[in-house]
Amino acid sequence: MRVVAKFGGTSLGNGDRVNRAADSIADAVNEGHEVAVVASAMGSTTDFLLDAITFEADEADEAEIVSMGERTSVRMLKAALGARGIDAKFLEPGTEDWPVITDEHGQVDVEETKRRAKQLAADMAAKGYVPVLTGFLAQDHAGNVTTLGRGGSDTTAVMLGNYMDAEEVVIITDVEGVMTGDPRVVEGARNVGEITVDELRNLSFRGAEVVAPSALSYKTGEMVVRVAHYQHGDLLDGGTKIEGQFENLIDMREEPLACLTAAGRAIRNTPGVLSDLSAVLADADINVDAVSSGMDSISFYVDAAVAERAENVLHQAVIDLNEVSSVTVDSDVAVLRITGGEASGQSALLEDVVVPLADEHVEILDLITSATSIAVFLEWDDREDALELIQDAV
Ligand SMILES: Nc1ncnc2c1ncn2[C@@H]1O[C@H](COP(=O)(O)OP(=O)(O)O)[C@@H](O)[C@H]1O
Ligand SMILES: N[C@@H](CC(=O)OP(=O)(O)O)C(=O)O
Repeated sequence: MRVVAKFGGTSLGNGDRVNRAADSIADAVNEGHEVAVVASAMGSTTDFLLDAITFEADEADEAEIVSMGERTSVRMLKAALGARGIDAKFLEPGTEDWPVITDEHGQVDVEETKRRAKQLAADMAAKGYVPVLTGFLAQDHAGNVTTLGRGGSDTTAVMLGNYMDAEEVVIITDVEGVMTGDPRVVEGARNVGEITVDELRNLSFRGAEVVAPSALSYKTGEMVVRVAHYQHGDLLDGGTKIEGQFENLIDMREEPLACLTAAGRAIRNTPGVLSDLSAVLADADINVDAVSSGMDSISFYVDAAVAERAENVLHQAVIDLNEVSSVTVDSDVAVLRITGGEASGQSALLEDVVVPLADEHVEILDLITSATSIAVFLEWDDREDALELIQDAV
């Protein structure tokens, strides 16, 4: 089996851990597996190096300085593997067969990286050595060092796993896998065993960076991605299995929504109005599809079929609450949701969604963005055109 094994900073935090990592790699190689290793900087070296840049440094100098963390790790691991009789070779930006190529801003050149990764896979299979690659680092077309951004070693590993046709990518870290909560914070966190990419992307975009969110978009359906503890010892077993394939999804709600807006100038200064209005809808067993709020209003999107009932219960609430003056309904609203790896803080994706609609004068009634999705609310009659425009753009 071809495996890409990524060792995070914590799993290479000291000499003992480097030895442990080398033992687990050597065991897998001796069992007959083809292993490519991706290494992060030891412990918190990257933070240390970045903190030490207390002067004006341009992007290129910063990348060169910070690269020393990963460059050290691959030399350590290569030597530790050599001590175990394993033929290992370290690869870093600048080495002839280095695979990860980006533009000068760190955007991956997919075609070139794919080509080089496939070549590397063929070479390691033919010659039987273990490549030990610097995670996080890349090289631009002019040969300068670039980075894939903080936490980028996970991306290196899952991307290379994908392009090298690996059966499995193992992310070795300091937790037993994806847990029910951050074990550094909550007590009694348990390993979830299995999790889908979709579930994990919602977690990782929100801080559970046990796998960096940018890595998940490289997960294919066939390739297993596993997260395991460095103390476990066995590269090929245990931890949490991440299932499924990452997709940019565009979803159009099949039934129309109604938008109920409660307005009142006191909303901005009064705690609990959202809670009170949500509670009356919940008491009436009305599901809320989405909520958006402004300074003086709160809008609830509900299924059009229950709009009248929703309007009545909200109207009663308006009468009961001093802070809200009036409620109004806009019927026949469509919603398109775009969910994907690029959604998080990516102004480019937002632009891809909004600009084509604006160019064609399709009115956007509301836009709700979260870390992992963009919801566009439109007139019901505009939905087909909007879907086509967005599908072409993203
Ligand atoms: N739900 C969760 N499950 C597991 N780990 C979590 C979760 N949420 C946050 N974490 C944190 O993620 C950390 C692992 O990521 P990271 O520090 O980037 O490791 P590495 O240095 O190995 O790349 C764990 O130490 C843990 O504190
Ligand atoms: N060393 C880099 C890249 C990385 O992915 O590190 P880790 O795997 O330790 O999170 C960083 O700290 O951002």
